[in-house]
Amino acid sequence: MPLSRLSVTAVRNLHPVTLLPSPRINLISGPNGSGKTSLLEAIHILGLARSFRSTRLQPVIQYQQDSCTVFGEVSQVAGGVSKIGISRNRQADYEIRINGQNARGTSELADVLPLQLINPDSFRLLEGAPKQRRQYLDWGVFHVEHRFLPAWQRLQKSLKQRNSLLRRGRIERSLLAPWEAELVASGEQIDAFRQEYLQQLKPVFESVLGELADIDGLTLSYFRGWDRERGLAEVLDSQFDRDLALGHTQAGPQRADLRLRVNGMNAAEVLSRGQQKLVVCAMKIAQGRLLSLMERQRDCVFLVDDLPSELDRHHRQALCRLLESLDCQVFISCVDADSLSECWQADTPLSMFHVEHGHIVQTE
Ligand SMILES: Nc1ncnc2c1ncn2[C@@H]1O[C@H](COP(=O)(O)OP(=O)(O)OP(=O)(O)O)[C@@H](O)[C@H]1O
Repeated sequence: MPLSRLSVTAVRNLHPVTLLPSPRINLISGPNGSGKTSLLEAIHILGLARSFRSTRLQPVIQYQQDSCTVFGEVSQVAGGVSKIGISRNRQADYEIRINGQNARGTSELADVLPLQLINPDSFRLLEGAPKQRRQYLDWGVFHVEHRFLPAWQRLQKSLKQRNSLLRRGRIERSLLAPWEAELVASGEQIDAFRQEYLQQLKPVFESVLGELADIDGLTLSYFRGWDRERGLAEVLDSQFDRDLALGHTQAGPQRADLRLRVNGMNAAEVLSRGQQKLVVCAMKIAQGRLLSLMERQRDCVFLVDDLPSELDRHHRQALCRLLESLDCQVFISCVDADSLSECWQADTPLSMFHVEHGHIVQTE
């Protein structure tokens, strides 16, 4: 599902541009501050309606401009092209159009243009809060299980209602019953989806990691958010007094986590920065590989910001080989194109773009 055409207007320092990227490898080079990350950011906005650099889109809009726009054409597996347009102005008004229609939500965008981002912040996947790892896991579940999104929406609603009743204090237990029933049903469904997905992901992850790095004793395991031996209904019941005292629900799939350990120790505390980067790359590449192996055979687009940093030549080449083997579209930014130019097979379609003061020029 490559992006066959991309137009960007008033995003950060970028001059208005239309690009026809390669369906495979796209190298974006240029000096610091030239606009390489901004280009990746524009593609990210197209797939998710948000930036990966700031929680708000306001800072992305070019100084002195009132709005920014990103437009893209995405070739679909079934044939045909999906046209996506996103614009956002300083009054925080959004417009998301897919094939000329207003999109129902950002999940529709994610479905048309599945994206995987690998950037320096991706380290947080190992060292950061469980929320990041849940988001990682749910990205995969969302793309392979169409019943996940409605279940997740039901979970959010029932949790919100239960928590708001808990915060009132001294409440009738019966008031919670309908929300708890909904929470248990959707929560157990989500847990089953996550477990099933992880079972498929694990061997792919292990094989990708084996191709990328030599890290012995690394294990990936799943904590579902409540006691493995007991049903969620029983756990909610037994923890009710504590939930009431704290004013929120402690157990449930909203507490799920992935645990990465090396010989029993937290991977973030024992691996080097470079090794952590390789593990995170393996996790993301494994998701992309699994997605294309699944029934619907969908490919995601990889955005890799500043690939060479912290990786030696050998690992850089191994990572490029893996990205190349995916048959996906990849956008990679780097300061110096020479650092990556020898990493590709001669017959892999490769386009090179050079960015200078916000001007993007295709050089190959
Ligand atoms: N809203 C904005 N309008 C105009 N320019 C902006 C805006 N926000 C940031 N900039 C500028 O855009 C430039 C491009 O930044 P970007 O992060 O894309 O560069 P880069 O090529 O990825 O750099 P590096 O190699 O240092 O990571 C920076 O000089 C930044 O100051």
